[in-house]
Amino acid sequence: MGSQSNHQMKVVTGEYGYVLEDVPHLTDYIPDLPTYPNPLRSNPAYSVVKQYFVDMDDSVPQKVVVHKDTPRGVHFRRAGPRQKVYFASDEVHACIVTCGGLCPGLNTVIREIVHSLDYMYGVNKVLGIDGGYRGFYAKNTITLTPKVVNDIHKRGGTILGTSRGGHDTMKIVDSIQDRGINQVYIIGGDGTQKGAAVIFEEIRKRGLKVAVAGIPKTIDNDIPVIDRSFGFDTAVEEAQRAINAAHVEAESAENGIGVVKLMGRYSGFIAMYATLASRDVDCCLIPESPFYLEGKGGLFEYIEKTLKENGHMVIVIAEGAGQELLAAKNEEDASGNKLLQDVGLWISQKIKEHFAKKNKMPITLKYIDPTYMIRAIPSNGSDNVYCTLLAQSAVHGAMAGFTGFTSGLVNGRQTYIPFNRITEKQNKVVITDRMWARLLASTNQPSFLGSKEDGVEDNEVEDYEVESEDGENPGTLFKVIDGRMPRLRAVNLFVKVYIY
Ligand SMILES: Nc1ncnc2c1ncn2[C@@H]1O[C@H](COP(=O)(O)OP(=O)(O)O)[C@@H](O)[C@H]1O
Ligand SMILES: O=P(O)(O)OC[C@H]1O[C@](O)(COP(=O)(O)O)[C@@H](O)[C@@H]1O
Ligand SMILES: [Mg+2]
Repeated sequence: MGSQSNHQMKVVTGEYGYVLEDVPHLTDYIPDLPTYPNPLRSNPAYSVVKQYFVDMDDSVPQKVVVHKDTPRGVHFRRAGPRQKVYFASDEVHACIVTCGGLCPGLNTVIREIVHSLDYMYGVNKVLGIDGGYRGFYAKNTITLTPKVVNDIHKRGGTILGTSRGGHDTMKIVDSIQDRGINQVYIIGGDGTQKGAAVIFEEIRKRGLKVAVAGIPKTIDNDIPVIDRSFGFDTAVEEAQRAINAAHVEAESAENGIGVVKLMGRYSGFIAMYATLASRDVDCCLIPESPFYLEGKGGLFEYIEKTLKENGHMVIVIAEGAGQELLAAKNEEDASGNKLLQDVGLWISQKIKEHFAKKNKMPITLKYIDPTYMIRAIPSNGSDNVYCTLLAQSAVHGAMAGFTGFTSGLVNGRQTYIPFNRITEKQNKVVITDRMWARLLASTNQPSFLGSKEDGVEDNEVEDYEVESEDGENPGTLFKVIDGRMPRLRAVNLFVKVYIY
């Protein structure tokens, strides 16, 4: 086995192409740390479980679809309790911070970190940082005990408050050092995890015995590597209520159109899954699949056809869809995220104008924007369990001396993932994957891959098989015209094309 470290990446290689993308450990930069037996060994609830402790060599493969000759590929360290811990219970002084936008399940994660630290490891010094990263240096802290957090999972939002911007690495690490904090639990999305990575680097530079653990939060499901993010399931479920309302409204009017906007800044997962779940949706528009309004194969043509055939229709649009068609706002939020135009209002207006023109057909359009209502609810049962596992994994990891990691579910197993794998790119719907093909098949909407201006006719199209960027899910049908790839505009695709 070979081993190599480049600040954030510890790569271990083995036979048959085995690669472990390991996470840092406190002993990487502080040698000779004392260890202690894991207190779980004498915990009555766990002592009955045989092999409860995770073997040091356990790892989880990133890809589970393999071929006969495929190398074993990238693995992540399996999460869970270790026999030895690197903190004595009364030595631990932990803190928890929540950053970025709200997401169902934040309070469950906070609750479960506090409960796991106390009930599993006997740790009772836990601080809540008020209002995101800036709370480290600009606000008072909140004392968190199992009693204080006992019922919070039934509430939406975060009891700690959250914010965007305000990430001042030096001030944050000074505050951690001054307060004697030695375990930092950071709950947040892609921006937050980037912030956690630089906090970790500074802590390592200063040689502090402080474990930094991230818990990935994103309602948009835009974090790569992990199976899905907590709160996503809840969001898809809650979106059904808005879609049902839009459907009822549309069905009850002559040529009724219901438009529902859902969250999804750069990734259209909520819109895609909510559409697939509902079956009442006739068209789903997401940022990854550019669309156009006018002409052959365009949205207006499809709306006209659907209204003629069914008398009503429902359109689901992700907030980041079609932004290239709207006048750019060129404004950013405090974290540097681009502020979006309200595409739901815009598209509703455009549809109304189109059908008012030339007395085409009278329509009744109702626009529903449930985005913040969805984000603010408590998590559902399945997300609650998921949040619990993520929180417990993070605590087990920090107690075992791991640091600079995000806890995440990979192929159904809890793992520790190095920060840079979480922050290097965003998870997006791959429109050449089978899932998007399923959606197109279920709504029957146009793919918007060709346009009238291209002079493309349906009968010029041949079918090819494509493979997505990560090499998974080959087999999606993709259309190529006259040996040319269709115009994909802003889509960033890496496709291999195979001829049948
Ligand atoms: N590249 C970065 N480096 C350091 N901190 C960052 C970075 N990007 C975002 N942050 C900080 O992370 C926090 C949350 O980021 P934001 O993008 O608003 O939400 P999310 O984490 O949900 O994506 C903010 O306090 C922001 O200042
Ligand atoms: O209005 P806000 O609070 O800035 O949040 C809007 C954004 O937050 C989100 O809900 C979540 O984004 P983050 O996870 O990056 O915070 C996006 O879907 C949405 O664009
Ligand atoms: Mg984000």
